[in-house]
This record gives sequence, C-alpha cells and structure tokens, in this order.
Amino acid sequence: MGRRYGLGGPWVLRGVDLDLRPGTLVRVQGANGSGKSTLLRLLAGIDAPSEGRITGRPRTAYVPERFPAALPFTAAGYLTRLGRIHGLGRRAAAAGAAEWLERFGAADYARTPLGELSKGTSQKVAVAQALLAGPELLVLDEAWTGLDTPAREQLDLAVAELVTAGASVVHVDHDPRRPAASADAVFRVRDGRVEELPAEGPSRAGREPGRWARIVAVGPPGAPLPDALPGDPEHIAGEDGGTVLTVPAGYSDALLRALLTARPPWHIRHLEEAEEPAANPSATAVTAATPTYPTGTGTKA
Ligand SMILES: Nc1ncnc2c1ncn2[C@@H]1O[C@H](COP(=O)(O)OP(=O)(O)OP(=O)(O)O)[C@@H](O)[C@H]1O
Repeated sequence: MGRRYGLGGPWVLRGVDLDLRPGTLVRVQGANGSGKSTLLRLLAGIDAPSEGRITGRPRTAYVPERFPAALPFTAAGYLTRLGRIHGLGRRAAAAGAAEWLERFGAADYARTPLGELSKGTSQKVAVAQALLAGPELLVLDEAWTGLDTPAREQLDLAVAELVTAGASVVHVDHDPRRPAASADAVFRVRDGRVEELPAEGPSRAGREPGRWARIVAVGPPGAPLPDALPGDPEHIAGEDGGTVLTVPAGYSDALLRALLTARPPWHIRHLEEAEEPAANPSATAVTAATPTYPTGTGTKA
C-alpha cells in the first residue's frame, strides 16, 4: 500500500508490504519526516492508504504523537466514555478508568478537566485510553515521551502483558533511555519504503553498566524460579513471598515475558529502573493489575 497527501503530492510511503504478527513487539524507526507517524496512523486505522489496502482489523488502540486534550471532560469522565465506546459496561468502564489512572499515578487528577492537566498527566490519560479495553493491536507514537519514570515502567509492563497475551504492539520511540528497547521486529522507514530489519534482541544500550531493570515477581507457592531466564538475572527473596530479579535493562522485556508465560505463570508485582545491580528495591512495590487481554489477530498492510 502507499500514502501521499493531496492528489499530486509526493508519495510518503509506497509499495509497503508488511505483516504484523500476533504476540509481537514491533519498533518502527527512521529519520525525522520519513513517514513513521504516517505508517502508524495507517496501521491504527485512523488514516487510509491512497493506494492498496490494509487487511485484518483487530481491536485497535492508538496513542497519537499529540493527544487531543482540550475536550470538555474530566480525566476519569473521558476514560469512562472511551471505555463505553470500546464496548465496556458503565461500571466496568468506570472501574477501568480508575484502575489505569491509579496504575499511572494519576488518580489524584481523576476529576480534573482534561484542559487543565499538565503535559505529563495528559500523556498518562492518552496512554490509559489506549490500554483500557485490552487492544489486540496497540499503536504507540512516542507514547513514553513526557511520562515520569514510574509511569514509563507501568507502560513497559502493560506492553509486555499485552504481547504475552497475543497482541501486536507497534511503537515509535526516540528515547534511548527506555529500558525495554528490545523488539521482536524492527521496521525501518526510508525513502518511502518500509523494510524489516533483523530483530536485535536486547539492545546494546541496555547492557551498559548503570542501566538495570529490577522486577519483583511472585510465583505459585513453592515453585522454583523458571530455568534459563533471559539476561541471567540476579535474584533474591523479597518481601511477602516475592522474588527480586535484576537484569541489564535491555533484557527486561524478555524477562517479563518469560515470567508471564512460565507454566504456571508468575505474577509481576513491580518493575523499576535501577542504577546498580544489587537486588534491593528502593521503591514500595506497586501491585500491577492483571487484566485479561484477548488473543491478537494479525494485520497485513
Ligand atoms: N496531514 C499531512 N498533510 C500533508 N503532509 C503531511 C501530513 N502528515 C505528514 N505529512 C508529511 O509526510 C511526511 C512524513 O511525515 P511523518 O509525520 O509521517 O514523518 P515522521 O517520520 O513521523 O516524522 P517525525 O520523526 O519528525 O515525527 C513529511 O514530509 C510530512 O510533512
């Protein structure tokens, strides 16, 4: 498929032929203005190709580069309405709105009008609206930008949970500090074409000294830690039956997924960035919600 703006305009994308596989984390990269956001809008279904087509339409959620925050709703009111649009009942929508605001540390702003939210809190609402209904395809255009560290960690965790549950997550992210920088597939947009690059596994940046991820996980009673965990984590017993695992940051996605898909699965209580490998969580553990996500279906562009 291809896209150009205006009838005689230059082709921004042309001859694009790609498959989004279920259960995959995909990163889209490319120079400024190369067409990354255009590709994401097409995949999200809020824009249509000028030629060709996109087949498969899983339940999709999208976090745009700029969130339209000036709507006449409070944060909780907006999220509840979005939940209803996604097919949730009134109570489930309100509960989902409250849960995601809490998870992103924005519960205090539930009753604040969208137009009065800070940029960071607006971004939390933007991300929450996308996660609310358990999408099969999640499209994130620089969604980590502007989030504080705990919220970034929650988004990493939510992405890992979705991918583990079979969803496809496609993202553009310029921030090299993001620990979960690894991806199952990488698409590069260049000269109007999209090519798939070899997946790189844990990023080199993630192995640098001083960049670690710490995960507090709880297994079934008496269960040993699963074998051969990615990143060969250091692990110690934590509070309340939890196990504290520390890995180089680039392995955090893979480790999260290995724990979530272990048989029987482990529950992730907390994820945080850490400056040194000693397994000594500084922050109070935040219990992550364990939403049930549907199995994803593929999209072909
Ligand atoms: N709505 C639009 N109307 C006209 N031209 C557009 C529109 N949206 C994007 N373009 C043009 O299409 C090209 C690709 O833009 P796009 O925003 O998709 O790139 P990008 O890779 O996401 O850029 P950045 O990294 O700067 O966000 C640019 O030349 C841009 O000016």
